[in-house]
Amino acid sequence: MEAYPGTSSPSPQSPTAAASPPPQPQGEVECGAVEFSDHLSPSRHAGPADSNTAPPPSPASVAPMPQNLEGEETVPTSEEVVDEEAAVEELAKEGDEAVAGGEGEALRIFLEELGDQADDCLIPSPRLKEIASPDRLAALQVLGGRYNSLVEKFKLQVAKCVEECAPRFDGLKKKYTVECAERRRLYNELIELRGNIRVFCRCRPLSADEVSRGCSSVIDVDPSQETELQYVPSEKERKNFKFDHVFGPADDQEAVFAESLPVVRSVMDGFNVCIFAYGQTGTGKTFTMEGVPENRGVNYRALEELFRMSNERSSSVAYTFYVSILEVYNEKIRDLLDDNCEQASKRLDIKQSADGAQEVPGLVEAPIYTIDGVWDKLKAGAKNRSVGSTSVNELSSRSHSLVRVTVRSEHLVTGEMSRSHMWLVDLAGSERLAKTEVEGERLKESKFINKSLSALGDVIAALASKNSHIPYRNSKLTHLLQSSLGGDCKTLMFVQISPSSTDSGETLCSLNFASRVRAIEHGPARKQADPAENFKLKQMTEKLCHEEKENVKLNESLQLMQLKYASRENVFRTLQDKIRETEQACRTHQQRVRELENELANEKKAARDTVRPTKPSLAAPVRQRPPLAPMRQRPPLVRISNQAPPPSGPSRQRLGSKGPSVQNKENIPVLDKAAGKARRVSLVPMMRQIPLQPKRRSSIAILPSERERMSVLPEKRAMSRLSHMQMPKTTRPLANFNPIPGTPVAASKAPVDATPDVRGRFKRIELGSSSKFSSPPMQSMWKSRNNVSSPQQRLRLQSGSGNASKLCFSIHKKVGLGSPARPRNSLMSGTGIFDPALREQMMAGKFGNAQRVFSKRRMSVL
Ligand SMILES: Nc1ncnc2c1ncn2[C@@H]1O[C@H](COP(=O)(O)OP(=O)(O)OP(=O)(O)O)[C@@H](O)[C@H]1O
Repeated sequence: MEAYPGTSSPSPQSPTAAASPPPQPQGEVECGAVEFSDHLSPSRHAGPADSNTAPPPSPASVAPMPQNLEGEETVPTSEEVVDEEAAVEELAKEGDEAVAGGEGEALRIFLEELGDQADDCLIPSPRLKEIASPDRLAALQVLGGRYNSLVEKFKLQVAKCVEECAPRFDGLKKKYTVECAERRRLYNELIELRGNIRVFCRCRPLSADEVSRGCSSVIDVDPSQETELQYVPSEKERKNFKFDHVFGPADDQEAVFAESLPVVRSVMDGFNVCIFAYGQTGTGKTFTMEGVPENRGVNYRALEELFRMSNERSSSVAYTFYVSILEVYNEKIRDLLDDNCEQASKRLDIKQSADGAQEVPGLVEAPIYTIDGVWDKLKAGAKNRSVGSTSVNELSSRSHSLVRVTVRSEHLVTGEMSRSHMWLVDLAGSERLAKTEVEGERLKESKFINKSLSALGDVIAALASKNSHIPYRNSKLTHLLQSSLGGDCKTLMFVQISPSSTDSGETLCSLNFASRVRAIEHGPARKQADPAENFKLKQMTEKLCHEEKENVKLNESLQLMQLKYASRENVFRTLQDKIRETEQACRTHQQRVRELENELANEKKAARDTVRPTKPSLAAPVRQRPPLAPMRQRPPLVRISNQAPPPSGPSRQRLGSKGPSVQNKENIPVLDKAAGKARRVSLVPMMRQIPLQPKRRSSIAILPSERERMSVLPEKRAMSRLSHMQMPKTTRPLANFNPIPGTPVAASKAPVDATPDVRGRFKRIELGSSSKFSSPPMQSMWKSRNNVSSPQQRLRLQSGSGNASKLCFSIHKKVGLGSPARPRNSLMSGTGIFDPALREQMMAGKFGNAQRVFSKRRMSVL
């Protein structure tokens, strides 16, 4: 342990300290006595307890390791630690004594200022310079102690932080690694999407036989250049080839499969995948695809990966796998999982399914549940494969072997279903017939092999040149692979080459072919939906098409209806014009009738005037009797009409000029030339013509139907009644008359409305002082008529107020003049109603008659 000078021998000459020890802040009393040492206990220097800071560690845990001469840290033993603690206590004691015997005021003030500072703060006071030499040492010791404790404290905090953050850091690190891998995978997929056919080149090592024969390698593969190889058949000749990846003789099966993994994984995402090995015989196609039990190839590893992924995704997606193994041998398809595949009845053919995919009906689709089951199936298929011995390969494949893995998936959350295929194809080797020295059956096989490989070359060439027609059907092989060689799948081709100089010609051919394949630009791969899903979608599409057709039909009929409607509108407009014209004619006709009536009234008046002077003897009794008020006060008809006022001018002349035509008509008063007066005629039929007009209109299509009108009729009746019965007091009645003297009504001396109540009696209404027949002023009536817009309103007017006026007039006439059956001459001669007895008798019956007539006429009008 290293002791700083002065700590062990505090200055004895410190009068201030001896006389009055400086007030020590709590917990820091001993600071001045602490040596500036690494072994100093920080607990002794701790200031007031700070709840926010970590508890002070024990001296053993916080003290830094002592160092040896070489600067290396040495671990103290437990005995050494005990000794150190004792030494620290001793030093502290000494320090206390030193402070107690302090030398001066400067040190005391310095310590006070230091004590005021926070625990984690260390700012040396400028007063340090003022402290005298022995006290300065003590001050420095105190500072050193504070500094040491702070260092220890921070070290502890850092250690704690590191401890806390370590797991988080590790997690982030792992995540980062996974994300990097994912990013690489996505990048790979992006590349695939840009060009969905990938070509890997694999060069096998020289076989022992080739080495023994002294063959040299014509392939130069640089391990640092993963995508390039050089074909060097001679010193002068050197050709560079580029592929997506190049595997040299040193690359093992694992490395090959690692690069194939992204394509294999795509089948799990619902893409069709095709991996095939192409090359000369004996170059390692079967080795790459099938491998050997101790060094398995792509087929087994791919299925292994599928199972691994299925387990990994089991929480979200349910996968099922099926395997079919078949071969195309001499342009015939054989099911290698069927033990009776040799039978002629087991011949298989290619059919196109509803969704456009190529299917082989009758092909065994074996479900597989474990990876062991996969290996069993692959072995069974390989056992049934046609192999034979050639001069090039002892176990040469004489057929194209195809393993089809069907992956069905159902997403457990979204319910999305898919079905995709992965074809793993080991092609038969291309070979030169002369070189393989085959004959007989082998020769025939070789011809078929070469023919199908040539067809594959044609398909590849057509795809590369983007021909509209791709000759898939030229061979069974290309026909089977149609959906996996087209644009909506991912294709991986292994071009297998031999490095031997003896095979340089075939190697060059294979390399050129592979380069052409690599030049093919596929469109983006498409996810394969489940056929069941496809069927559903198809049905929905058909339904949609059908509905669209219906829609078109409906649209057409709507257009027709619109056309019909337009033509009906035209007809309606024409009919309305006609109605307007007819109305106008009718109005003119009515006007004419009124003129004639006026003339008739004038004629009658003139006739009466002429008759009276000729019978003076009758004048006296007539004067004694009450005058026939209604007769004398009866206004001209024009006043109770709601028609336009007649044109001024001599009506007699017009009547005279139009006499013949008018006389032919019914209800036109005819002048009795012999008597010199007009005969009384009924006006009722003429009035009945007016309500007929709306009936004509009701034949127009847009007016309500007969049933509707019938349903409305009671309302109209009610309205008609209301127009008479509920008329406000301020409104002038459409028709009223003065009561006949002597009747009960006359006693009230008030005008009486012509409308009877429900019992057929006249209803009494206060109508003001008018005592004459009155109708609304002509001008206002005319205006109201012009304001009437609809035929219904006009109908209401005509059948309501107009008819009522006429009806009232008729009643008034009957009441005033007696029964129409009674001859008019009796009145004029003075022997009729001018006789008081007779008149009284008449008055008794007249009112009843009036009631009857009124009811009758009202019914006829309504
Ligand atoms: N990469 C390699 N590493 C070691 N040996 C290999 C490799 N490739 C092929 N071989 C060996 O070469 C021999 C021929 O391989 P393989 O039968 O797979 O060729 P092939 O192309 O399938 O022939 P064929 O077309 O006639 O069927 C085998 O003995 C195989 O073990």
